[in-house]
Formats: sequence, C-alpha cells, structure tokens
Amino acid sequence: MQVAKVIVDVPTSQTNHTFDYLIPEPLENIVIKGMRVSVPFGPRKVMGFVVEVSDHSEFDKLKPLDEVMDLTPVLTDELLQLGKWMSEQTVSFYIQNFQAMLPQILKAKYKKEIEALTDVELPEGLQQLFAGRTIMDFEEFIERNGNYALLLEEIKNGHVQINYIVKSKETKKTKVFIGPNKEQYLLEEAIEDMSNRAKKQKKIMEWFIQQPEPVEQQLLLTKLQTTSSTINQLVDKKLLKKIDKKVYRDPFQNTEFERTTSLPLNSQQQAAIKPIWDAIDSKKDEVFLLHGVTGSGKTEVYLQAIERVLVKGEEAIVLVPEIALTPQMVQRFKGRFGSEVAVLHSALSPGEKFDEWTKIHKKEVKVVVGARSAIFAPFENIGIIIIDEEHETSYKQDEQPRYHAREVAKKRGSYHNCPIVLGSATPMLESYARAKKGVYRLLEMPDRMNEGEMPPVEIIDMRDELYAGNRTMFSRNLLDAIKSRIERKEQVVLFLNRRGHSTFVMCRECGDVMKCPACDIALTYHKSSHQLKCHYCDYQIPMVKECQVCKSKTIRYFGTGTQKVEEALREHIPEAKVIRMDVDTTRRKGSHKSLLDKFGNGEANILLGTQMIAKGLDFERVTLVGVLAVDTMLHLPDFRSSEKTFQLLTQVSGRAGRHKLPGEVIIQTYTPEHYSIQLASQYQYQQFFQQEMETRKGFHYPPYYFLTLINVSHPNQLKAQEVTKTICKLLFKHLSAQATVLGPTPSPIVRINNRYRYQCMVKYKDEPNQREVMRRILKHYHDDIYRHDLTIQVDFEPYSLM
Ligand SMILES: Nc1ncnc2c1ncn2[C@@H]1O[C@H](COP(=O)(O)OP(=O)(O)OP(=O)(O)O)[C@@H](O)[C@H]1O
Ligand SMILES: [Zn+2]
Ligand SMILES: [Zn+2]
Repeated sequence: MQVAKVIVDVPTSQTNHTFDYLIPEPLENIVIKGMRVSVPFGPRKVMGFVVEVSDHSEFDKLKPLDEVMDLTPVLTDELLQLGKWMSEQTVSFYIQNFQAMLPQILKAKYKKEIEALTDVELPEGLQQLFAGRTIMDFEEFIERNGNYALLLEEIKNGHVQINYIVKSKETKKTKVFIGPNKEQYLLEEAIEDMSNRAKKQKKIMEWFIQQPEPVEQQLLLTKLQTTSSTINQLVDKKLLKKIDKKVYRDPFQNTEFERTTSLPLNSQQQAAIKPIWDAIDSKKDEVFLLHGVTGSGKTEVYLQAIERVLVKGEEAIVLVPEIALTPQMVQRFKGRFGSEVAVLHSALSPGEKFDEWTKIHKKEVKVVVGARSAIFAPFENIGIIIIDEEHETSYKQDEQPRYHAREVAKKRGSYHNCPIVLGSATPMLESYARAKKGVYRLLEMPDRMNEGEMPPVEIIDMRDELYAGNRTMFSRNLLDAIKSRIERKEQVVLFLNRRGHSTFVMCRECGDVMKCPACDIALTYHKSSHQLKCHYCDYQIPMVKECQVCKSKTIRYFGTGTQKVEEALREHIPEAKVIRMDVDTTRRKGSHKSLLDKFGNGEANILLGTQMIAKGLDFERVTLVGVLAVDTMLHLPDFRSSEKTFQLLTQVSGRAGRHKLPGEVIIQTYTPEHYSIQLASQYQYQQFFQQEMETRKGFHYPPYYFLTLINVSHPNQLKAQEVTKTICKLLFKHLSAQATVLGPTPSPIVRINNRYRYQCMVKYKDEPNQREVMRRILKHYHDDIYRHDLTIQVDFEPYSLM
C-alpha cells in the first residue's frame, strides 16, 4: 500500500495539515513528493501537493487520489521544507506558501498534452498510443490506461515531454522560421542563374550561404529590409523552406544583447570580491553586505561573482526590485551570460512567466534575474544569491505569505552552503547595524568608478521662493539650470515623489509640520472629521487654523502630480521636450522600455517621473537631476520616513554625472534643515546611520526593537474595534513583560471598501512564543473569519504600517 500525504488547496486553519490518500495501483511509484495531485475533498475535487509518500496510514478506509497533475515534481524537497518553514514564520497556511513558489499559470485550469520529441521509435506501449502522431492529449493517455512508468521513463530520457496548454492566448507560440532547402553549393548555383533584377532575392540567398541556420522570418525581414513576398518567391522555388517552430515566449526576443566580457576590476572592487570568491570556493553560507556608493561598480562585482559560480557548474539567483528591473539592468546580465539567463518580473504575461520558469525547472538556464518571487527559482545547485538594492521594501510581500526575500535567501543559502550578497548604496538601517555587529560581513566601496566626485547637491529652500514672490513649483535656480542644459544639449531627470498625497499638513511660512508628541510621527489630516491624528497612538486634535509655531495662516496640505508638473514645464520652458514616466504612461506593455529608449536616443531634454526613474538608470548625457517635492515622503506617518527619504535622495542623485560630463543635483524642499536632506546632500551615510539609530533607540523602533503589526477589519466599526481590543488584551496577557502592546488604534486608512480597520502594534526584543500565540488567536476567531466576514492580518517586521 502506498499513501500520499497531501496539503489540499483549502486555505483555512482547520485544513492546514496533511490529508492521507491512497495511491491507486497504476500510480504506485509514480506519485512522488513535490507533485500536485487532484483529490476528492468532501463533495469536491481539489488540487493538493504531495509532501510525503508513506507505506501506512493511521486511518483506515482511505479514499484514493484521482489523478496526477504533474509527472515531474514542481517543488523540490528543499522547496517543500522551505514552504513549511515560511508558513511557520509568517503564520500562514502551508498551501499559500507552496502556491507562492509557482508561476500563476499553474494555478489556472489547463490541459496537458504529451509530445514525442524524437523520430526514434518509442517503447511499444507508448508508440501504439501515439499512433503516428507527435502529440496526444494527456486525457487520452489516461482513458486508454497508458502506462505511467513507461511515460516517466521516456520523460527522463528526454524522448517525450509534457506541455501545459492553457485555454487562452497564453498557449505556446509557434513561429515561422526560414531556412535553406538545398545544400550550399546548390544555393550558389541558383544565385548564378538569377537575373540581375532579382537583387532582393539574391540578398536573402547570400545570407543563407553565409550562415545556413534557420532564422525567424520576422528577424530576417528587419535584418535584410526585405518583404515576405520576396521570401515566398524563394520558398516557391524550393530554394528556401518554412519551418514552424515552437518557441518560448521570450519578452526580449527583439532585443539584441551586445556581448560583454569581464572588465578588469579596480582595487576597491578586487577587495570586495575576494571574500565573496572565497566563500563561493569554500561553500560557506556567509552573508555579505556590499555597501557601495551609486556608480561604484557593484553590478560588475555581481557579474564576476556569478562567473565564478558558473565555472563551478552551479547556479545563481539575482534579485532586483521590480521598478529597477529596467531594460538596462536586464541588458547587463543578458549581455554577459546570454541565453543562460532567465528573467522573471511582473511585466511579463503569465505565459511568458511560465516559459521562463520552465527554463529554470528544466535546468536550461543557470542564472535567474528577477523580482521578489524569483527567490523560489527551482534550482538545485545554488552557488550564490545576490539581492541588489537590498533596502527596497518591495522585497517583503504585503499579503500572505508575508515573507521577506532576504530571509528566504538566507534559508536557501544555508541549505546550499552558498554566500548571500546584499548590495546597496544606502543599506537598510537593520542591515547596516547587523554588519557593524559582525552578523553580516561588511564590504565597502566608497568611490565612484569614473574617479569622479559625487555630483554636488544644492538645496533650495522653497520658503524663500515664496517670499520672493515665486509661487510656481520650480525654484528660479532649477529653471535656470534646466534651461542651460537644454542649450548645451545635455539632459535632465526631474523627480517627483508620488507617495503621500495630501496627507500631512505643513506651514508654508516656516515649514513646520504638525507631529505627534509621543511618537515623532507626522500627524495625518482626516478630511471627513477635519482632524489631525496620530496613527501609532490615540493622539488627535482638531485641524489647526494657524501655524503652532509662527502663527501664520498659510497652512497647506501637500500633493502634486506629474501631469501638473508637465503642464507647468510647458508653460515655463516651451522649448523643452519632456518624456513623462508614471503609472499612466507606462501601463501599456513595453512602453517603459520605449520611453527610456527615446530618452536615451536624445529625443527629449527632460525625463520627468516618479519612483520608477529613481533607480538603475545610467545615461551618459544626464547632467542635472532635480527633485521637486521631497517633503511628501518625509512626513509620511511611518517611522522609516527619514530613512526612506535619505535612500531616495541618494538614489536619485546617483543618476547624474555617471560618465564624463560632471553632474549637478538640485533638491527643492520646505524643510532644508532636516537631517535626511542635509546628510543625503553631503553623501554622509555614516552620519545618517548614527543619527537615525539614536532616534530609533529613543522611540523603541527597529533595529533596537522588533515590531509585529496586527490589522483587523470588519464592516462593522464596533466589531473591528472590539476584536482588536480583545487581541491586545490577549497579547498583553500571553507575551512577556518586556513586550509593549500598543492599541487598539484606527489604521491610517480607517476605512477601505466599507470595512473598518483597527490595529495593534507589538514592540519587543525577544518573544519566542509569539507565533504560537498568534496562531491560537487566529484559531479562536476561525468562525468569525470564515462565516462573519472578519479579517485579521498578522505582519511580523512590517514594512507598511498602513
Ligand atoms: N572594473 C571596471 N572597469 C571599467 N568600468 C567599470 C568597471 N566596473 C564598472 N564599470 C562601469 O562603471 C559604471 C558604474 O558601475 P555600476 O553601474 O556597476 O555601478 P553600481 O554601483 O551598480 O551603480 P548603481 O548603484 O548606481 O546602480 C558602469 O557604466 C560600469 O560599466
Ligand atoms: Zn509656521
Ligand atoms: Zn502618537
């Protein structure tokens, strides 16, 4: 008897354990760990993951499982273990974690087919079923009682493969390839016979004499500037032939990647890479923090570390934040490692994502470059994991499972005995503190690659502009500077902060921002009740009519959009050609790249955009970076707002003067004295670190304390509040006396979709049993959650406090 222990796709706290199913005889030894199966569950059939196969069960009368959904496991042993660990860490369901590791498409309904890949005779049992076809439905295989063992064997031998067919436009693409239909000397003869007028035809023929490999028709058309009718004429003459080829959907198919080779490293790069190489060679799961200023050559260090890994026959994962996963970034990895690289990010269609994942699964690639979820790449021989811009908050998933890619990376690192490299110009406070304590190994690259200085930063006090009668969003200096770049045919990057619209209130005379006396957090203006509130504690006051400091009546809420800025630019500098990049202009697929290409080609003077232009861009002619409204970020109700502002300013400034032309940065602000702005303008990471650490210590924030945030929501306000209150009480009772439990407090956004939201925050040093307590709380509310529309979200080490 064989029994499959299955985690079923029914995410509730009462089904969060394995269920036993009998493996029917024909599937014995076929069903193995890591495969998905279809099983009866109550009246339904559901999908489930096999996490173990055993020869006995504590239960009698087992139901048999229905069908296998995969013939090769989709999750490795390591990933199964990892999923279990993640579910414990994040207090989420096992099924959520396993699902999170797979491409979306595998969660949808799809059909499977079996494809014979060879002309060689297959074993009889299979050959019969195929009956001369190359493709057969998997359903048919089951109906006709096909032999699984035989099929598996042939999959292993590479003679057949399973294709997943999704009933939509996401199916595998076929493409028309053109290739020679005759041997080379016959083609040469044919050319001789052609009339002189057939120039176009000759050109194509010459191409295939040079290189006889079939090429995609589309590529041929663009390369040779020819037409499909010309090609068809040659096909009709039987000189060329058309071949239908199944191809992976390759999002970069039309991009050609110039191959690059390793650059000789300079001395600071050498010093940084040496310990990484050592860890690779000695298979040590050390965590490195590579702190290198913008333009210091971190990416080259990554590339050469990966090279070392590939030479050993091992694999590499590189994580890049979504918005930094620009064509320029992809280019650098594809340029160095070519078709060894798979790229995973959210702009890909589900089908494209699946194809990239399949390449990894089939071990056709050795390197994956991708956003957060690429950390689950099903490699089995990892030699290094690199996390670029490690301070980015997008590495934490903000829905269950709320995992942080850095923590998952460390876990995988210790499984594979490989180093982890965290890179940043502005490491997260937590990371730098760990490096200082020796938990991570610190590698510093303080100088820019081009020997250049960091571009000088000028801070403009917008209050002075106001006094001088300038009520526009551009200071006089910024306008002049932009005009001079346009004259000199240089380029400008204008950055506008998108986050934090109209939430905080500031005096335009003296720049004072209203803060909570107990939390050091900007108060948030609530339009509905006309109040100012603190989102960490209960403090609230009516909206003020005049500034508390200078008594001026010029109190304003903050917020401007990119569109407004574009209009204003047109008004003040009519001759400027502007490319605007924001959520609106980049919605269409490929528009991100085409806008950047346009800018790179010099088709515009100014690139105006939000967060998405702050990172990774490297344009030679950009000599001026302007920052329009940093204040919106500085005063978000978030204890990390100073840190985020510092990081952002440093990143944006890093876009200027990266090559031969010297750069300049202009920051406009109403609070020029703020230490984030001051220290960012002087590129003083160390001082910033020290000062910010003091603040965090004083207010009991990370890295001195850990936080846990519990968010409760319900359509009935009283219910949400009551539940939160009870949770606070329970936590107070069951956690140690060292933990502080704050709340219940209304969440910063009190109502979303007619649901009221309350939160409770725990600050603690060490609470080993808090996860157990949280699980018990969730279990306690099981009924309310599944029947009465209550949600409780638990977020350990939260990044978003909204
Ligand atoms: N050893 C080297 N020799 C010559 N040029 C180099 C070398 N290393 C890097 N460069 C070049 O220096 C420039 C900056 O390097 P890179 O983009 O890797 O820096 P970075 O630290 O990743 O920057 P950022 O954090 O701003 O993205 C690039 O144009 C890169 O090609
Ligand atoms: Zn004032
Ligand atoms: Zn407060």
